[in-house]
Amino acid sequence: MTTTRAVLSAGSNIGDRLGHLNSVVERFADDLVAVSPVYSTPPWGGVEQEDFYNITLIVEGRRGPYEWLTIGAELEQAADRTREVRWGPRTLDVDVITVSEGDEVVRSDDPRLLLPHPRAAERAFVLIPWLVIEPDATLWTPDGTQPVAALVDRIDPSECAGVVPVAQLPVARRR
Ligand SMILES: Nc1ncnc2c1ncn2[C@@H]1O[C@H](COP(=O)(O)OP(=O)(O)OP(=O)(O)O)[C@@H](O)[C@H]1O
Ligand SMILES: Nc1nc2c(c(=O)[nH]1)N=C(CO)CN2
Repeated sequence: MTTTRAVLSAGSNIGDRLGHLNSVVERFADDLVAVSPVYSTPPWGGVEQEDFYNITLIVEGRRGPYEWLTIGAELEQAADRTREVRWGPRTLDVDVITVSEGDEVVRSDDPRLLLPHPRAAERAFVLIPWLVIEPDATLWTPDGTQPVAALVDRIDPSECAGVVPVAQLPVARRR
């Protein structure tokens, strides 16, 4: 099995938000390269709902791209995630933002796992926490590979202003 590095985004706006995000950090403890602080973030996508708590994390391990997705789905199920409204409230959502194998960025058009995540480039709740843990991060987009910092600069400043650090999860990093 090859080693891949993945950037994941986890969000929660129902129930014990910190607890749900902590379950993600704990599950990936052996693979953790970095985890952002927890940010309070305004809901993206136009559905009226509570603010989210979000983290972005970088993980690395002998896992293929689909394994990162599968573990994320297991964590969502463990958090009793239900899916009523698209982009609506959820106990836990784990998105795979980008996966790389060495210097190669994995591209996938499989609807089960679109890579890089097609909406990551316009989401302050993904990009701002990501920048904190990887200031030089770049993201492949259909318009070319962009510095994440430049993508943040293109997002509505009022959306960015709502992305506020609120906590730091205890990291039992075992690497
Ligand atoms: N990069 C990806 N990360 C996570 N899920 C993905 C990805 N690409 C495709 N999917 C698929 O999307 C399906 C629906 O995901 P979900 O309903 O959580 O969408 P969402 O997270 O609410 O919205 P968005 O996709 O805009 O973040 C999942 O079952 C998964 O198979
Ligand atoms: N702030 C914020 N907004 C969202 C989020 C999220 O994690 N945080 N997840 C969504 C579906 O992936 C849609 N909207």
